[in-house]
Amino acid sequence: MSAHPLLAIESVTVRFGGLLAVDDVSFTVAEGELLGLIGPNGAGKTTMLRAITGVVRPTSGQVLLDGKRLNEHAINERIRMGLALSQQLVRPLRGISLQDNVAMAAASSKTRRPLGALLQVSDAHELAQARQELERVGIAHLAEQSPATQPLGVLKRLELARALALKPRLLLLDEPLAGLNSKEAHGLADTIAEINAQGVTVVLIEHNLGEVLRICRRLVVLDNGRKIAEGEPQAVMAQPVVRSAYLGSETRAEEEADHA
Ligand SMILES: Nc1ncnc2c1ncn2[C@@H]1O[C@H](COP(=O)(O)OP(=O)(O)OP(=O)(O)O)[C@@H](O)[C@H]1O
Repeated sequence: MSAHPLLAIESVTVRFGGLLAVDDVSFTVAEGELLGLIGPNGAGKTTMLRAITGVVRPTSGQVLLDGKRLNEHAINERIRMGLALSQQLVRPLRGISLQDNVAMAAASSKTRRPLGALLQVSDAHELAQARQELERVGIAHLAEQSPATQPLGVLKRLELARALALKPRLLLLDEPLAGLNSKEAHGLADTIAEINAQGVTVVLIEHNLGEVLRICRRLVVLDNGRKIAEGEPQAVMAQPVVRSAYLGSETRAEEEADHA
């Protein structure tokens, strides 16, 4: 095992004009972990994830993957180094099958040219890998179907299979359970835990705290851009600073509703 944590966030700050979206945040993720990154709305979670993938550039601080500084690397280079991001919005290509969507993701990790990836879809190796990833996320029986006819629960699993097709060392999940009913959310959370148990390190942003507490071994909590707590889930949720961050956001939401 490497001497470095798989991911190290060191004093990362992200400013958007006058707004401090992420304020001097540091934490590490060890190889094999399933870490929950939580916090109320606007806490800076998605911005933190985007700073890791390279979609936004930190104003200061650094992001290290296995000890290598990522700041100067473009997004596609970071993917080749082992990062994959699965986003809240699911946007598969609707004109091709689920399996081809995953095969295209597998092909895209090997080329800088998205059109080249399209042409490579028929590669037998990538199609076989796509089938395996669909099996891993429990939708192999739908491999030949079009995404256009599938419910959100299936599309979320497809999105996960596409991220896995990049063979990531670190999988970043941004609200994978959003929009699912409780049974679907429970099932997808189980799948995420299984993928982690198979050796993929996961950082999970999620508002469904019940599922987060069920599957994560460690939490990092952000509020107003700052890290306010970190550690074992039950102990973290018992901290007054965490409770008041969540209660404060509920109170704000109620006030907004009252004024609406
Ligand atoms: N591209 C951007 N330009 C300007 N401000 C931004 C941008 N992206 C995010 N912000 C602001 O940064 C702050 C943190 O937003 P972010 O989306 O990271 O929070 P979050 O914790 O992911 O919230 P949520 O749980 O609601 O998705 C918010 O005040 C948001 O409005």
